[in-house]
Amino acid sequence: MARLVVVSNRVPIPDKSGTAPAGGLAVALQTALEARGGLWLGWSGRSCADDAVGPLQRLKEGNIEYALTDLTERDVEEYYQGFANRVLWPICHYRLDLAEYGRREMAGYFRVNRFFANRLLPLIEPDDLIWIHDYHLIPLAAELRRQGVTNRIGFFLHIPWPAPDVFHAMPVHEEILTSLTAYDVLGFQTEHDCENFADCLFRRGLGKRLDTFRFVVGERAFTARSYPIGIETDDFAALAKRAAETALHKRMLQSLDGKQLIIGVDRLDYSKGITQRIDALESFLNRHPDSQRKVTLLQITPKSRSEVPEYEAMQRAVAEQAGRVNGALGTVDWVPIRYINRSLRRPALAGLYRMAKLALVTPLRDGMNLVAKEFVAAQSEEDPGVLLLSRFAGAAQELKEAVLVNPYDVEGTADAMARSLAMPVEERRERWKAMMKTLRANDVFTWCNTFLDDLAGGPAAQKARAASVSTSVRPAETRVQTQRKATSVSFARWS
Ligand SMILES: O=P(O)(O)OC[C@H]1O[C@H](O[C@H]2O[C@H](CO)[C@@H](O)[C@H](O)[C@H]2O)[C@H](O)[C@@H](O)[C@@H]1O
Ligand SMILES: O=c1ccn([C@@H]2O[C@H](COP(=O)(O)OP(=O)(O)O)[C@@H](O)[C@H]2O)c(=O)[nH]1
Repeated sequence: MARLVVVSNRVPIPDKSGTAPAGGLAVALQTALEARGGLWLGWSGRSCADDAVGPLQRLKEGNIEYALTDLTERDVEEYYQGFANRVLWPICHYRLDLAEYGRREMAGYFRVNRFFANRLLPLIEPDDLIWIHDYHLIPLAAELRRQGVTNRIGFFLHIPWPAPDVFHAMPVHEEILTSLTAYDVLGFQTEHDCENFADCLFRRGLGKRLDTFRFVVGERAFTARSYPIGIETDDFAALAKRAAETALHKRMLQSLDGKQLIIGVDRLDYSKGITQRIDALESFLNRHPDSQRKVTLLQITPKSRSEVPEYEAMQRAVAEQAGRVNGALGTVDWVPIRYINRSLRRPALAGLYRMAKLALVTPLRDGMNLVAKEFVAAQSEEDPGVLLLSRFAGAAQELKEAVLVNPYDVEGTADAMARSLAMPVEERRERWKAMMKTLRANDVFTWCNTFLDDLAGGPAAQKARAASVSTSVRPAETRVQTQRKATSVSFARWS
């Protein structure tokens, strides 16, 4: 088996400090890499002066060998806080109003990608499969190709790919698009993202489609398709079951004193729709006064990207909003919202999901949203809670049996909360069973195996698979599910 080399900006550094990994990319990749083994190169999370970047920090933990690099303060400012998180992130999440494009940040982004290529180059062996992750590192393969790397290189985008009218508003969109053609396989979270990407190419007159998944641009041919990311479904379910016995779980139950728990778990990010969610909760409580004192929202919201001005502003806005609602509706012995900015470890989170009657997962846009999947996996079979899910989360493409809402419709979301809390147990069980089936069929191992199989397979294998799928004339949704079933049976789970 070829060695796997993964590159991502964020790496959950094995420092044993006990803090939770930051975000879904780190959680999912760690699970997948622990099973398969390989090398993982990324940012150490530290920044230093221009002349103080030392050698790579090398660590080995179980199956994973880590190679971590520091970045300079200027790098972090221009590449991570600047172009990645003030241009690509808002644009891919349809927030053109928040995009702050600047040439300095754009140049920093391409410079740091060149730097990552230089750090990776001496570590690459001829048969390695190279898998690069997310919007921070789009130009990395083009840099590696420029330096003569001929290995198979794949890219997975964890965030949405927007429609052409939005994407083309970014001044360097053509460079970003053509950088992607240096990869052999491009993965997106949903079929919709992949189609948006294809539309962006064609609208710019770049290349053509050879068949369902094969594209050609100039001299480069590549595969592009959706690979929805999953969780370790059964392990997470077992974790949640065990958590019911812990002291934290018992304390939490006691503090609820019979009230129903509603849960929200999100990085403090404007894409997550937290302010709209709190508005919806307030509207629900005002229109259903009998529910006041009977429910509590636990909103777990670790701070994120605090140096980026839009995130800093958001931290103030959400704290004020939660305080205002608690002030207006709370009583001496009840507050509607318990708002915390700490990050919780996964076992604690799993137990809280299981205790909750309702989860509010209401992003305005989200690549996937693993919290939605984890909440479902954590439920008890006899008395499962309800998932209220934004139709603009990638997860909504798979979890059709959730209560789907438009998070911009505050009153509609409030009505859906009332419906969900009153839902009969038979209906909750039916919805839950259907969602669990989906989560088991497409877990994090299927995601990873399917992508790597395409990456390792070479053009002929991919073409054969694409041809066998494209012969069936079906609506897009059914076509993707059928094809996934057909391929997943032949993939051995790593262990
Ligand atoms: O690394 P940070 O800047 O601290 O941000 C955390 C991660 O946020 C994003 O996560 C995405 O990946 C998830 C897993 O595929 C997906 O479920 C979610 O919808 C995405 O938002 C970001 O894409 C990662 O690069 C960050 O590490
Ligand atoms: O206090 C927390 C909050 C979140 N998470 C994890 O962070 C991930 C968030 O991933 P998601 O895809 O929902 O969103 P992202 O933050 O990546 O945009 C999930 O696996 C959560 O379990 C965690 O471990 N502790």
